[in-house]
Amino acid sequence: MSEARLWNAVDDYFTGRLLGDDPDEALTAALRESDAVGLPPIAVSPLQGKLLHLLARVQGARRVLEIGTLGGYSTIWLGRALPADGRLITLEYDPGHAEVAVRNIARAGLAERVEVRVGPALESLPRLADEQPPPFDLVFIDADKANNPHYVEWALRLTAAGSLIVLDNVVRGGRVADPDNTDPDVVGTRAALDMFGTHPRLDATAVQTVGVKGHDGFALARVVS
Ligand SMILES: C[S@@+](CC[C@H](N)C(=O)[O-])C[C@H]1O[C@@H](n2cnc3c(N)ncnc32)[C@H](O)[C@@H]1O
Repeated sequence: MSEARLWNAVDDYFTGRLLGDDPDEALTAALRESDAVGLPPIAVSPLQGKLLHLLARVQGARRVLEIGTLGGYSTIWLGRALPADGRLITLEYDPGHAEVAVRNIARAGLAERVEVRVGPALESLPRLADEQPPPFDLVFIDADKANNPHYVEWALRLTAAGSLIVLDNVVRGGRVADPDNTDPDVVGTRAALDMFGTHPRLDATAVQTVGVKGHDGFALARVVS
């Protein structure tokens, strides 16, 4: 069996054991609708979505910020972790993606809790900061990787001690550790990881993963002050 087939088989096994055999209608529909209108298949996997959900629950998160919505698949996992009066703001550049996400989020019964803001995140974030929102308990960064250091900077401005920042796709098949790789996405991720490792307000780690999304990984940083 090839490595990729083995990773898929283990993910399928975990998914069956841990997420149940009955497909979750809202999550399944979100992926189906996203696929039907041609969105790229780059949402987090079901097991990764559940990890985000559990992290938000462990955080006792009431306020979540997501950068990079796509069709709202990870948004639904995170939104479901919130209490009824919780709030999730998710930022999406592409109006077409945002339109699909709004429908998927509504189908999941989360329209009251979740707001999709359309536009480049580096324009949405200063506008959001101008509103002086209460600190976000969890920030999930999953958009254009070249801007990752800017997103970490904004996450620091919009969080407080005890908040959690999750940075996705930090491995990319190992390219992050290849010094000859100068792809802007890789360079952006390295810069964000440097901030995670050296910023006095952050305490961080990173985990590489294999599975249906190939060889990749995520980094976690707790805001300590
Ligand atoms: C990897 S996908 C997000 C996947 C989603 N978090 C999930 O797991 O279901 C990245 C998304 O970020 C969006 N994006 C790219 N550049 C962006 C930017 N500058 N501002 C906001 N969103 C951006 C893309 O259009 C795409 O929908």
